[in-house]
Amino acid sequence: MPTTPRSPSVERSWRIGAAPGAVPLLGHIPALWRRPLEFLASLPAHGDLVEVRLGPSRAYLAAHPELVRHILLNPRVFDKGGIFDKARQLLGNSLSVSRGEEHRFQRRLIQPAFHTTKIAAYTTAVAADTRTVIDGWRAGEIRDISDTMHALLMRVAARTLFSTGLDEDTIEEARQCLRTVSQGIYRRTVAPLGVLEKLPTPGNRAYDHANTRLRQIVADMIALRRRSDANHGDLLSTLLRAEHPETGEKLDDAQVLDQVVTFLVAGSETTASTLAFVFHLMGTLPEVEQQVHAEVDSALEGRTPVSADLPALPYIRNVITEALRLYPPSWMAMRVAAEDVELGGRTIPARTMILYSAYALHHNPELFPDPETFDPGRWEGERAARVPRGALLPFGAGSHKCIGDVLALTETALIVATVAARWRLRPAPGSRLRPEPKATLEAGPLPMVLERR
Ligand code: HEM
Repeated sequence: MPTTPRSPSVERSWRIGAAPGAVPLLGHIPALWRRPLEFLASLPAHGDLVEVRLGPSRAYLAAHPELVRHILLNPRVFDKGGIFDKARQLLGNSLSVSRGEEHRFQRRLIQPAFHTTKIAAYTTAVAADTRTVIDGWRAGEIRDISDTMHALLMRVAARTLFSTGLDEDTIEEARQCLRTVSQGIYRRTVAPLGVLEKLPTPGNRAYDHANTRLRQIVADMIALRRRSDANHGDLLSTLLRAEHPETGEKLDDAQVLDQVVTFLVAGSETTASTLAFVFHLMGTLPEVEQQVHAEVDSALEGRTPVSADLPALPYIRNVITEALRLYPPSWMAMRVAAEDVELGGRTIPARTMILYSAYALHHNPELFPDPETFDPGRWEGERAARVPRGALLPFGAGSHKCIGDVLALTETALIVATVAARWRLRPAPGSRLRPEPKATLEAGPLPMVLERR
């Protein structure tokens, strides 16, 4: 019989606390609803494990990195819970929503598709695609960088997945569908009731239409590929050929469809938001921008970058890491205790909800001194070595850790380098960053003035 893991370093004494400010009946729901980022960031000051009241239920936020790691490294006991059963109805039985043996099986089959050498091949055209977009920019023009990065990312995602298979109009259509589907999935997974989404409201009809159309676009691409045997060297070709290393099993078309839709949902907005935050931060911090420009100019000397250039762009890597720290797209997540379990010295009853938040970790002054300051130098040498284990968590940890992390970091670095080689972006007068915590942490509208370098 499997034993229940004990939480780390049992000898150490954990600080157990309770979040202040619970209101009658609702507890902390209003705080979490109205000002989620501020509320979450305030909790580590109250303990390593902090009790939060969600209506009549008692939940806990794991605020200490070691407790978060313990949760993520023990997925059998700290289960993904009911939210993920619901997400499964929407995303199919793909990597992000499967569990246990099924998840292990899928991950072993799919992981090689994200090997570094494969990523180098998928991303050969990222800089060229970025050039195509920025060559259409005009000096003095104002563009919403969030929207621009979203559109660019969809183009890049289409290229990574399907190489040259999708035309411009279909890419734009897929982008609109993806946005509706992502928002719909979020609303449906957090909604307590399952009936509202079945009503024939305009919003539900738009979701159903977008979902059907997105899946159709991907299904057409799969059918097209099945008709010829050519290997296009993209993610779709790799998935269609992937074999389990022990059993030799392959994914059938329905499984490939679910995985590809999941990659689009999990990978597009997260990466696009990261880029929007990076460009906004560079635009407001001239000393950071100058260092990025100097690095790009000396490493590339006007060449279009490929992934092999990234080791020569360490400052850009640090800028991206620091943006992911300050504004982690995956800002809060949860698990559910599958049985009575000990955590931080406290016994947590089965079915208790356990929250963890990359945003709360990343804004904790005990883990990151002066946490509100954007400081890419944190990720250099000695200073980087002093960051406590598990304190930086943009891609999660354990068996469900983001499978697309290297791909996302490669794409973002290539896009930042390509844009920064030619353009300087300044926040438009009066614009202000207002991060929007939705399914992912979005940058919101960010109008920026384009200046040619
Ligand atoms: C900056 C960009 C990205 C961020 C911040 C991000 C973040 C995350 C996080 C935090 C998780 C773990 C969720 C959990 O433990 O429940 C995750 C999982 C996942 N991500 Fe990403 N992600 C990004 C880009 C991508 C890309 C580009 C892809 C694919 C092309 C992708 C595909 C996935 C998949 C399939 C999972 C589920 C993995 C599993 O459960 O085994 N992500 N991501």
